[in-house]
Amino acid sequence: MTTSVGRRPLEHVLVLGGGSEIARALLMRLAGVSLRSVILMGPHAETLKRTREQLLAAFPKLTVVTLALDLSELQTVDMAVAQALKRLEVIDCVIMAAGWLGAQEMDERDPESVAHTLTVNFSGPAMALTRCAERLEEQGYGLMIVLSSVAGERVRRSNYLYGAAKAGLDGFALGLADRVHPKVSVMVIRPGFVSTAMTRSLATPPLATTAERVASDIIRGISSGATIVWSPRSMRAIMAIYRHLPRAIARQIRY
Ligand SMILES: CC(=O)CC(=O)SCCNC(=O)CCNC(=O)[C@H](O)C(C)(C)COP(=O)(O)OP(=O)(O)OC[C@H]1O[C@@H](n2cnc3c(N)ncnc32)[C@H](O)[C@@H]1OP(=O)(O)O
Repeated sequence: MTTSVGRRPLEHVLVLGGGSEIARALLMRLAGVSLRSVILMGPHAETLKRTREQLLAAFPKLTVVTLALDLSELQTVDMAVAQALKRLEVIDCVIMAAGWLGAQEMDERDPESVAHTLTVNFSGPAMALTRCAERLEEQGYGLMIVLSSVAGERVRRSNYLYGAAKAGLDGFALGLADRVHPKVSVMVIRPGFVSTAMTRSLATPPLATTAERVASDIIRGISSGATIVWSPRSMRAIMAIYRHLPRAIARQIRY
């Protein structure tokens, strides 16, 4: 397995949304191959600590730093990310794994909650990625891994707040990929339903996947230099059909 950008192995990594289970699974995989130091950023000290402890228990030689980041506080995002970037002499990879599903049925009637979902999943990540892109461009290389979602491929009634934000993030990341190419790479990950803390209160649909499976698909994407990674792979074909369903039919599908 190769985990490198060009000839450089992924040794020094910044994770935005360091409490994410998907990010944790990916870091465990990278630590087994090339990872040497990681900065975990997120709003919950407890989950950052849990990820740090899990990584160090398995890989005691790793350097793991945790820092606060709240993507819903837009006026603090740029400063927090810029300060984190200053701590790393070299940065091989940025992982954007922050997100918030919320409770659609309640949130959709409350403008503040609508703004929160859009901010945490779209505006905050877009700001943070913009600062990271500048740093990687200056450096002349690097990889940004952006956790998008199939929810953004065709926005559905049942989670249109989260889905609209992910559609925005996905488009933003692909535009950024074209801007920074070929020096810097951006890889957009589109997982289907992943059984993690985020979806624990929801019924598990067919084709649900796990954080570990998504991590494996991301590693596959890194090895092949992919720009878009579907997880599981079959989601690509499923979404190609679903995306083109006439609205009257799509409305009947209660998912
Ligand atoms: C009803 C339905 O329609 C059901 C569905 O479709 S589900 C949606 C489809 N599937 C997906 O979206 C799967 C892919 N998941 C994602 O892309 C998520 O948006 C993801 C990028 C956050 C990763 O998901 P995850 O690893 O499962 O999330 P989870 O373990 O809950 O971690 C989310 C992390 O985001 C970060 N985060 C949350 N709010 C944040 C904020 N305000 N600022 C910064 N970071 C924040 C935190 O680090 C958080 O972890 P903790 O809460 O444990 O601290």
